[in-house]
Amino acid sequence: MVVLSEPVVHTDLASFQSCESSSDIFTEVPVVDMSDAINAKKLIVEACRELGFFKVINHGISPGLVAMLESDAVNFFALPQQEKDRSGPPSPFGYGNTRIGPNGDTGWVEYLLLSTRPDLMLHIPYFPGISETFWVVVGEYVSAVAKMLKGVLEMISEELGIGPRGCLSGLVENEKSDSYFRLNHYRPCPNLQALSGRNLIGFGEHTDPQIMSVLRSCNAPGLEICLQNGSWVSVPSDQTSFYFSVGDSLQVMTNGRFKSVKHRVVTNCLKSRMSMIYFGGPPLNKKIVPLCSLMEEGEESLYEEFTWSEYKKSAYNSNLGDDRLKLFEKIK
Ligand SMILES: C=C1C[C@]23C[C@@]1(O)CC[C@H]2[C@@]12CC[C@H](O)[C@@](C)(C(=O)O1)[C@H]2[C@@H]3C(=O)O
Ligand SMILES: O=C(O)CCC(=O)C(=O)O
Ligand SMILES: [Fe+2]
Repeated sequence: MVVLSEPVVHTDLASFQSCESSSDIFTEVPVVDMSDAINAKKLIVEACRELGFFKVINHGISPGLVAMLESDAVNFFALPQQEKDRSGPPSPFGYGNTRIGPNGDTGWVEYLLLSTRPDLMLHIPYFPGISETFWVVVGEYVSAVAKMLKGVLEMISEELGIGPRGCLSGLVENEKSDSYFRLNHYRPCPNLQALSGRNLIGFGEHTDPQIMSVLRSCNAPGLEICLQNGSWVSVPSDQTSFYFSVGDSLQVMTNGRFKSVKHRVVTNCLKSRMSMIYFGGPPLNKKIVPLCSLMEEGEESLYEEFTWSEYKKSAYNSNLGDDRLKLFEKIK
């Protein structure tokens, strides 16, 4: 279990968004058992169409590797604030505290955002208090999770009968793949809960711009997803599994058959929470267009053509909760 003993920071809590702590626990997250490949394929595609979200078990990723990474992250986040600040502010990579992105979004979260591109991975100017093996552990974790994501994308292609082989999975295996890795730490906030009975928003509602994201969190709740009927539900925590979510790029590549899932994190007032997320993104110059082999005769793309680099640029000009795909929808 993660124990972070840093005292609650005395910030002006009124400047953070809060919400009632009453979301229903969602007991129907689709569970994909990777040891049952035939059913897994079907379940993944069904989940991507209906929810844009599912949980993977029997994934084969070493719990020891996850524990090592978590322990390094715990040590980093437990450093004095001044020390951590020397690894930030993020631009976009590095250490960030309560500010998310470049356009004024805030959340009750501190984080480390890293690129997984070999040429960018170590480009954080100053990184104190982290074990010498941190980059090795991050590298191993990211390769393991990227491999798992590649497997899931191959299963999607097979189930949808789309080709050529690697048309989806190849995008995240290429060393030019513009994937990110993020460690988030949500501090507890007991004084707010006691005063108002409300919870702070740790990470405001948004969709992820990439192809798919793979999330693992410690055993503390907080992640919520938005169902297609617009209601928010709380995802039960499970530190041994991985949660996959469809990103905007996969929504476009499937011409809207899969929906990117809106999600947010509501802080748990008494317990700290840590999450590690791999955002599988394509190479910068990749055109994000519907896969030809998926399109029916006469079907037209719902979106204007754009490259991943163009979409990312536009995303970084947006606020967290904006509907980023809207700008690229074809006017009907
Ligand atoms: C407010 C922002 C943070 C973000 C870039 C953006 O301008 C809009 C998208 C945000 C997001 C959400 C998913 C990932 O956490 C993230 C790394 C990404 O690729 O898009 C973040 C961006 C960020 O924190 O830099
Ligand atoms: O920390 C989490 O559980 C989710 C955070 C998230 O959605 C993100 O970093 O994009
Ligand atoms: Fe996200």
